[in-house]
Amino acid sequence: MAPAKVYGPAMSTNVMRILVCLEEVGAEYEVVPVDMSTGEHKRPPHISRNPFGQVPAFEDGDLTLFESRAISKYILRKHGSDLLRESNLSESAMVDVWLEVESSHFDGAMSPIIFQCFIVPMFMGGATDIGVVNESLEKLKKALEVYEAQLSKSKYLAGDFISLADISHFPTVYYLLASAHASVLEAYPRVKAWIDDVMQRPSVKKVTEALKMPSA
Ligand SMILES: N[C@@H](CCC(=O)N[C@@H](CSO)C(=O)NCC(=O)O)C(=O)O
Repeated sequence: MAPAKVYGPAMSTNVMRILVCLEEVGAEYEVVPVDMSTGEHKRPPHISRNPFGQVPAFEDGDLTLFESRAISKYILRKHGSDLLRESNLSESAMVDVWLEVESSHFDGAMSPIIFQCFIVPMFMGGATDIGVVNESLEKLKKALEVYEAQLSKSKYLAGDFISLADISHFPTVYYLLASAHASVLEAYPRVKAWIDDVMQRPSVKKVTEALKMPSA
């Protein structure tokens, strides 16, 4: 079968989320760049792959998908990965809980920080709105309080097993660590240890090695 295709810039957090899952299962894949600076993501053919005109999109044979977390689950299920814990109903439910938490609470706080600290200055020639950054950092701290408490009960977010819920955080954590705001983690020692553990995974290292570290 031809390698799966991931459409979008490799440095996009939502593309990175898919790439790390493909690396986890050892699947062949091809990253097909999409030039967002020219609006390629808003036009055919990409718009037929992702009707919201966003990246990523994903093709595997006749199947075309969008939404990075759904794509991640597809990849892990196709390859029988235990990162979804689907042989245990309670464990898989906890994976779903913390994947939703990552999407709404963690990504929700981190996306404006990444946009203001990296996208605006690096690709839009603009200036970081520090008010937005500070407001988002407060939201992030509220989430980190919950994470710190959860990680006092188990080694990973969904339990004493690593799962997609943990690995799904890596892309935004990568940018937090590369930003001027990484010190926000100092107040959360269990979160820091958890991040160190996740960032050491060979799949994570493989994806980050392919990226140029953005300047903070
Ligand atoms: N929930 C979706 C989010 C996609 C997204 O925001 N993509 C951004 C690029 S950042 O990775 C995007 O396409 N932004 C341009 C736009 O929204 O117009 C997912 O997980 O795939």
